[in-house]
Amino acid sequence: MGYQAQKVTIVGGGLVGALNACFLSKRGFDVHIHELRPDIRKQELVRGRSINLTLSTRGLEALKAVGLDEEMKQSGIPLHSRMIHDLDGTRRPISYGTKDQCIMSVDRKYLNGLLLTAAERNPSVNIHFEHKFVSCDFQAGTSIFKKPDGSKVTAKSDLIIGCDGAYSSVRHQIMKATRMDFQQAYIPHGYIELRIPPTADNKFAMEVNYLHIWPRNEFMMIALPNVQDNSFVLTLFMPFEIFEAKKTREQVLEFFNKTFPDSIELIGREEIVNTFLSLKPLPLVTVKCQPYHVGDNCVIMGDAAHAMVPFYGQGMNCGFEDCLVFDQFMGKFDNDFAKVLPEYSEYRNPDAKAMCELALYNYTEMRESVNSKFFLARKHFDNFLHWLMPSTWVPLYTSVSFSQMRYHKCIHNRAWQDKILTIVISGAGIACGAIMFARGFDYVQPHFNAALEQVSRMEWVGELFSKWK
Ligand SMILES: Cc1cc2nc3c(=O)[nH]c(=O)nc-3n(C[C@H](O)[C@H](O)[C@H](O)COP(=O)(O)OP(=O)(O)OC[C@H]3O[C@@H](n4cnc5c(N)ncnc54)[C@H](O)[C@@H]3O)c2cc1C
Ligand SMILES: COc1ccc2c(c1)CN(c1nc(C(=O)N(C)c3cc(Cl)c(F)cc3C(=O)O)c(Cl)s1)C2
Repeated sequence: MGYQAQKVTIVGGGLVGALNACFLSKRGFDVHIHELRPDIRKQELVRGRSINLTLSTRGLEALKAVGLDEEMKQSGIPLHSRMIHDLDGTRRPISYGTKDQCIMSVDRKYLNGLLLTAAERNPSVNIHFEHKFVSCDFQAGTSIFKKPDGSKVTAKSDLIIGCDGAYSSVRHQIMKATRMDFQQAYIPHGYIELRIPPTADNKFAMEVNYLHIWPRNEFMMIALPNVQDNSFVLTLFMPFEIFEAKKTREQVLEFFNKTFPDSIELIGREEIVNTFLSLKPLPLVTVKCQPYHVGDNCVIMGDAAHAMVPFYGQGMNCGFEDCLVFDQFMGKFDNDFAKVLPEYSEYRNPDAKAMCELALYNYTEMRESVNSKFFLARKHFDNFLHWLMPSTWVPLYTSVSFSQMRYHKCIHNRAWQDKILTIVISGAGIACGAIMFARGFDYVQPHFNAALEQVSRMEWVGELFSKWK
């Protein structure tokens, strides 16, 4: 009998499952993707997950490894800066870094379709849509799928990879077969998505190459440009009980008038009211677990292994990096699953957990301390120190989004930065205290506000930094 390629079953044809199929078919495996939903390439809007996503260095490097980075760049929009929207309507840009340091705004549906089509280019990839994974037998290496008509299909393979998202059924099976530690936690915030349509002459209604942010402490809204139709997709994050308290048209419009006044004309009153009153806010969950594998024939990746809140824009980038790291271990151990699976699980776990924690840390930071002034001040301060000491002071967001530094090392990097910032800020606090003691609070307060205003207006640093880098 001729050489029989080993068979891999991938459960889930989302972003990570589809990219995994590209990596594994490149290694000569016979790959079968079983996806719960119908073919996304034939669907209209897919509700239930963010419409736009940001792709940064980690994700791009994984796409590059399978030759898809250029094709992806064609259909994404480069974002060189954030645009902060103040309550008074002032907008302030803060650069992400040097000219070549940018993130990409990509359309989820388009990216998923591109990855599925790229996987299918390899004849050894078969995609079975509307196949719901229900259980598997690790001893026999078989997985059972249910079809819409209720019939069942059994797939036998040498490796099962669970890429079935945050509520993974494959993870559930692993939990019953091995001592897997598992944690799941929701945050009190939910999100809804709104849309800023193109102008009458089909142009973008705001500056295009920016991640637009309306930081309002308890709430936050962000907007990403969508190249598919020159629109912006807005994601509004807010506590569920505040969503639930907005029951009438007047309450919704009053809220937007008070919190995001400059967005009303851009989105349109009807769109705001109809979206707010018709859609339920969606939840945001963190999932951590360990190990990611069982035996030598089953492993989970992407959100199935580590779902995170989106406050760093890293979930998909982390899942794409999972595929790259797994492929590196496959190369190191010559496709020997018995070695690859435990090594991958042990190596990747601390990094994925670190990213889940970083995203949650940023959610807290954004929520508690961040309104426009503090957000601006911190980012300009970070950019200035990075410009001054490029290899010593690497802002946290730079190490996360613009490097392939292991995520757990980014946390060490943040810890000593926070120590430095605490010293600087408490030093300023002591100075203010001394002046207040000598000259009284009324003397210090306007000076403190003016100083904060100046730091938050440090565009000149941003300009200097971007010119000189
Ligand atoms: C509001 C929001 C904003 C975000 N923004 C960003 C961002 O800017 N950048 C970023 O990198 N990440 C972002 N993310 C995270 C990103 O969406 C996820 O990390 C990414 O989708 C994970 O991909 P995945 O393939 O692991 O899981 P999923 O995308 O959830 O795909 C899982 C697939 O498995 C299928 N499936 C599920 N159960 C079964 C079953 N039983 N049988 C068969 N198939 C099954 C599903 O149908 C789906 O197709 C954001 C997330 C949210 C919620
Ligand atoms: C589709 O829904 C979503 C929802 C949230 C995000 C994204 C897409 C993409 N996100 C990115 N975040 C960073 C980042 O590093 N930080 C610290 C930031 C974190 C927040 Cl919350 C923010 F608003 C700005 C920045 C910023 O720095 O611009 C990037 Cl870099 S991209 C967050």
